[in-house]
Amino acid sequence: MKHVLSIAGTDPSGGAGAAADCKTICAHGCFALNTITAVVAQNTQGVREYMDVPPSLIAAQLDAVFEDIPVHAVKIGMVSVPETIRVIAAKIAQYKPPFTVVDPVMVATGGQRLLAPEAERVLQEELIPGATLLTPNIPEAEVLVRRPISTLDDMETAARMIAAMGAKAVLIKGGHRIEDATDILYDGTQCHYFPGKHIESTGTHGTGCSLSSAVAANLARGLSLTAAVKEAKTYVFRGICHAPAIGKGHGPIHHFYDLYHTVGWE
Ligand SMILES: Nc1ncnc2c1ncn2[C@@H]1O[C@H](COP(=O)(O)OP(=O)(O)OP(=O)(O)O)[C@@H](O)[C@H]1O
Ligand SMILES: Cc1ncc(COP(=O)(O)O)c(N)n1
Repeated sequence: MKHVLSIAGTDPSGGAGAAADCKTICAHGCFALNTITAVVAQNTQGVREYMDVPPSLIAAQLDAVFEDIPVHAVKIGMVSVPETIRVIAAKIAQYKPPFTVVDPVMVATGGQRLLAPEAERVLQEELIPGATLLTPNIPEAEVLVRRPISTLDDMETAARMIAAMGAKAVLIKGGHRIEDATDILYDGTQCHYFPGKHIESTGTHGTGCSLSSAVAANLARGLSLTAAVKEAKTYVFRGICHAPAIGKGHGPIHHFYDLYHTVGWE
């Protein structure tokens, strides 16, 4: 069994962050490991407040995992402040997991910032270089490239610009488009399109967290980057289609716990 480590903030309502990551990783037949970066009071209606875990405690969590268990892939989500980013970057450089998928979480669905403005540059300089895959949504990609993105051509250009910042590959997610939900992957050589129908739904809380965790699990399982992304997108699409009506706001997607048994994944 492959072991996939989620480095993320919490969501007590179970839709995003570490909870979404764990559910996704388990549904892919992998063993889920955790390191918490921030304790977040949030639900389907939004983020109320949060407290960052001290960097020394993030380092201690990472040491505890890496010194004990082989880690086959890492997914990094909410990192909020420069000190959090620096300690994670240092530990990734120290332990060198085979795959690192970075979801540059900046703003929650409800509009609350989860990344301090002063942390944007540090994320760009310290976490993007060396990432196997960076998975910004359109607003996050706009912040990184400092220009508006409205067409598929703009998404392609942005993906190439972000790759030039040091990520081996970049997936720009199209969930914020209304025309369709096409995602574009730049693998360092060429762009691949992952077309998708836009579903009108409130069950989209944690789609980005689930997508990046699914890609990390798929890479750990031995899939190629394009196959890992394709399967992950299908997983999230189906999760939105079958989203349970939980909570009064943007509810979680469905997680397919029987997937491993159904398709007989290793
Ligand atoms: N309404 C939707 N219909 C179809 N696919 C969607 C929809 N919303 C998101 N997706 C898909 O879900 C994945 C995550 O994309 P999205 O752009 O929502 O990321 P995100 O904004 O980082 O997610 P999060 O809500 O966790 O912040 C992508 O593959 C995207 O195409
Ligand atoms: C801990 C944590 N990580 C990520 C998100 C982004 O997810 P969303 O945009 O769906 O709110 C979140 N709300 N909370």
